[in-house]
Amino acid sequence: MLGIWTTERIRAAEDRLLAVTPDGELMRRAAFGLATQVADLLAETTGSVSGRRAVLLVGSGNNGGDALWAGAFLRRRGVAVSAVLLKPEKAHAAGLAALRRSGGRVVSLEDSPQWIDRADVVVDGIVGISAKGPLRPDAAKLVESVDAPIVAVDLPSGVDPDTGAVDGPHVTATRTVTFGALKPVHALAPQECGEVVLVDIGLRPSLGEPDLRQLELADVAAVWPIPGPADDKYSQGVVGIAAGSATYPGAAVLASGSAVHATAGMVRYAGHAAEVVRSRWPEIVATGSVTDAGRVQAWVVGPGIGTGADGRELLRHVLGQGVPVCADADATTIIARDPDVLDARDPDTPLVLTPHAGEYERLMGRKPGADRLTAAREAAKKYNAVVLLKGHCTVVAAPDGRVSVNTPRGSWLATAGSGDVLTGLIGSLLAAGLDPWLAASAGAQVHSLAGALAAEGVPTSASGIVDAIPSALRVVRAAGRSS
Ligand SMILES: NC(=O)C1=CN([C@@H]2O[C@H](COP(=O)(O)OP(=O)(O)OC[C@H]3O[C@@H](n4cnc5c(N)ncnc54)[C@H](OP(=O)(O)O)[C@@H]3O)[C@@H](O)[C@H]2O)[C@@H](O)CC1
Ligand SMILES: Nc1ncnc2c1ncn2[C@@H]1O[C@H](COP(=O)(O)OP(=O)(O)O)[C@@H](O)[C@H]1O
Ligand SMILES: [K+]
Repeated sequence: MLGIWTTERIRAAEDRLLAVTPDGELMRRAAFGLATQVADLLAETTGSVSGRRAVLLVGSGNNGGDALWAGAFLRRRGVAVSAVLLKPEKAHAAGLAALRRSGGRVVSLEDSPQWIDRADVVVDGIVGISAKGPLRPDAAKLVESVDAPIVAVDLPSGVDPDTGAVDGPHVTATRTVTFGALKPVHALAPQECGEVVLVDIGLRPSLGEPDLRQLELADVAAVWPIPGPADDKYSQGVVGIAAGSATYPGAAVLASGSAVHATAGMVRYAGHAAEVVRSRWPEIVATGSVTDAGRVQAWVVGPGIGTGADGRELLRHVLGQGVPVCADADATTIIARDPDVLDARDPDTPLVLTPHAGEYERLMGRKPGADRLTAAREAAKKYNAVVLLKGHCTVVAAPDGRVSVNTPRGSWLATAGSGDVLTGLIGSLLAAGLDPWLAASAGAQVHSLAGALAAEGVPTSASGIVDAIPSALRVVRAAGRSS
């Protein structure tokens, strides 16, 4: 599992490390790693390093210092380096001196276009973890004129370090080279960061527990239920699906099919779409009502059940069964309108809520806003539930404070019915007894992987995502074996 730390925690850890490290040492470690990455990118994109041209965009803080020191290291490899100083009087003094000693050139803002136009690579050292807001106009103008690939120092300038939010001019990097530890921006703004490379500067022992986690495929493999010799269809957990209606059976078919593929256990369906579900998925035991569905170890409830009295009664019944519940779609809306429905639930029984932004607004009375981590955390606390906040990056928060982020593999999941597939995956994992935060986090990973495999570069459908779940699980299991 990858750990991610907020900038406040990073700064505190850096202070502890700086106190026991010779002056300038951390920056030189960071800059050396940065220079290596810039050289590698030059070699990849142009075929050589020596004789190529790099332009450094240098702001007034240590981020600019990293860029200047990296420029000095790049000079040793024969790169022609020019630095554009946004605030010459505030440029990092030692870094600037090092660049000058190495034969690097300092160019004025007015002269910068001719250097930027001829650059093979541009290094964004405008602002790092102390950034506030979007790029200022002078920096924005420079960045706008860049055609060459950009290597961002620590993070793409203009993108919020702790939320990944973009609210105006910003850098879009080909590669982001970060130091010591990953920050939230790296998981939450994948489009702007490009490839993220972490350079070790010795910070890890000073950091403590991460604020945020990102599951790797090997982590998913470690928790995904695989039947053993002693298992039978019941022992792996039976998931019940309460979804869909006679008029709208699609949600039922998708959530049920997803559950069929997720684990080897048994799937029950209860609702008005029983006929359609049975004919599409003959392995499912389908009945007309949750009251005669038989025993299950977890319920999926919500997609397509409607938000009227019937839907409410159905949700109340399911919540009162003493088994984990994944409440999605219409169930979320019912809970938002009438939170008393949750009284049917024993507070110790796991509940997973899976709102998209609109459902979140209903649940919380406000939009998730730019800070999606805080948004998910607050909803998890309010509802004493694991909250999976959907979006391009999916955030999963538990009431105990754990948060994970699922960085997307493209945007293929933005297709109708895709949420129903996710719910089926999470329900199966809950039935298998997984911790609900892990179930939601692992479910989101397999969902996005299945989406990418189904798409293979062209738009797909929710049915396509269901069909790709076995391929996604093969990739997951292979990652588990090779880790
Ligand atoms: N500490 C360490 O051990 C290590 C730190 N390291 C490095 O230090 C970086 C953090 O450096 P930092 O704290 O000096 O701040 P940083 O982000 O460079 O600049 C802040 C200044 O920028 C300005 N500014 C603000 N917003 C802006 C905007 N939107 N657009 C334009 N300008 C803006 C504002 O200054 P102003 O112009 O207002 O005077 C503000 O004061 C970190 O990311 C990493 O790269 C590594 O070397 C590893 C060791
Ligand atoms: N632009 C996007 N990039 C990546 N994933 C997305 C994007 N838009 C939506 N998704 C994902 O697709 C799913 C959509 O779910 P939902 O909004 O419930 O749709 P539906 O009700 O049609 O099933 C969620 O898992 C969400 O995170
Ligand atoms: K930067």
